[in-house]
Amino acid sequence: MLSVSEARARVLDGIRPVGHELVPLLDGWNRVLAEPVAARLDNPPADISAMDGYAVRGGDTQDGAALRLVGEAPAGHPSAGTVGPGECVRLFTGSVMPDGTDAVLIQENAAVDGVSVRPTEPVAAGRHIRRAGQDFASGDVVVAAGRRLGARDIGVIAAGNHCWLTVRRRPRVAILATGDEVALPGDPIPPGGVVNSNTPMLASLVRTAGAEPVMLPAAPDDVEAIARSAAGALDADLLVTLGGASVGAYDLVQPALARHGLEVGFWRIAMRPGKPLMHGHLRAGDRNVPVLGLPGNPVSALVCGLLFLLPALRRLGGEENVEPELELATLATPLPANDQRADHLRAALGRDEAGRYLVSPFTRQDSGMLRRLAASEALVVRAPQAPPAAAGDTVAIIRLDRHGL
Ligand SMILES: Nc1nc2c(c(=O)[nH]1)N[C@H]1C(S)=C(S)[C@@H](COP(=O)(O)OP(=O)(O)OC[C@H]3O[C@@H](n4cnc5c(N)ncnc54)[C@H](O)[C@@H]3O)O[C@H]1N2
Ligand code: MOO
Repeated sequence: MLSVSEARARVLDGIRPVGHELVPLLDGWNRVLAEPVAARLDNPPADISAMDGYAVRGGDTQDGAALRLVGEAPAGHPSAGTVGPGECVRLFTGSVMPDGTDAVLIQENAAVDGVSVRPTEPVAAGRHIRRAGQDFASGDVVVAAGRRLGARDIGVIAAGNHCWLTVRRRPRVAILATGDEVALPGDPIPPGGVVNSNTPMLASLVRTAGAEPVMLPAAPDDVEAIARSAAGALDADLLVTLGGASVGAYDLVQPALARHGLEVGFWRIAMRPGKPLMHGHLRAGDRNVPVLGLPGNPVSALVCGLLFLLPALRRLGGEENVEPELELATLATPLPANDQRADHLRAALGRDEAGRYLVSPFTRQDSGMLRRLAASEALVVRAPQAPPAAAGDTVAIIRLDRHGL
């Protein structure tokens, strides 16, 4: 069976990023930049003062000299003309340095009497000046393409004087739940039925990646019905199916999708939970829609969503770094040796006295247990054939909140 990393590499291989659109800067948060943004000006635009005080010539401030105040240059009102020897100009944080001056005497160090300004200590040339372009120069790339924009990115792009952004459009992700037994929350539940928790859960996961979920009608365990619903995926950027992925007589997703030209890339991988994961492409005419078939067990669906769907969505959305981030933690309780499937144990996460992560895997790891999943803060990732681990050992974890889950 395929390993998790090989399987993910194959999923990502089959993904082409979606196209671009132009959005106002204020709508850019959490979108993925499609083109690098180059500054349209220097920042600061000129040498400016970093403090409130007086623009001086540093060499004039020795030995209790008295300087003559010749003007005022508030921020946004640069002074004209050149400041001569023995002269100074009143300025403020952000004021442009007047010609002829080379330092700022902060007002706390100035004894002022009318137009006489006496430095109480000397100021070295260059002091308290922010140089033109020291932050960035016109033409510098301030944010690279492929970055998901946070508040800081929006700030630097604004400072570079941009009000429109070219971002990836939001990928459209079709979600198709299958199973005679599933009913949406609030709907009548058939005898022996279960509430369809996977569709809302996976739709939310899709949203965390900045993509748009498109809910296809849930289909009973019937090839025709699944195929009819799946037709709605031919316009989407990716299809996620839920359930019907395993080997049971009613696991009909593959035969149903075959009606839309399904080419299976892989089916079943060496992981727990999530062994029956299926990957392929619908190929119909000029359509080529990647498909992830997630298992029906809710924990399996979520873990496969984290390990495969989120990276696929990020790649689809044009992001560069798409792999789930592994961190290190100290194990609070021992773990037995692992078998041949990479394991992902739901766990609580705390800190030890030194501030390092301390992780406590839950004793029961049934992949149908949603409350445990919701209470988990991390997954402990165990490699295939990992030997027994003792309390105090270091293990790899994936923090669920890091991924918006
Ligand atoms: N003989 C074998 N049986 C199973 C194997 C196997 O290798 N041999 N694999 C097991 C593993 S591992 C998993 S995971 C499940 C996956 O099964 P399916 O993807 O076919 O899922 P279903 O059978 O449709 O459902 C499994 C379980 O999840 C519930 N479910 C389904 N859809 C939803 C939904 N939308 N929301 C909430 N819960 C859902 C469903 O009622 C079942 O209880 O197969 C094992 N079996
Ligand atoms: O993915 Mo299954 O949950 O290993 O039981």
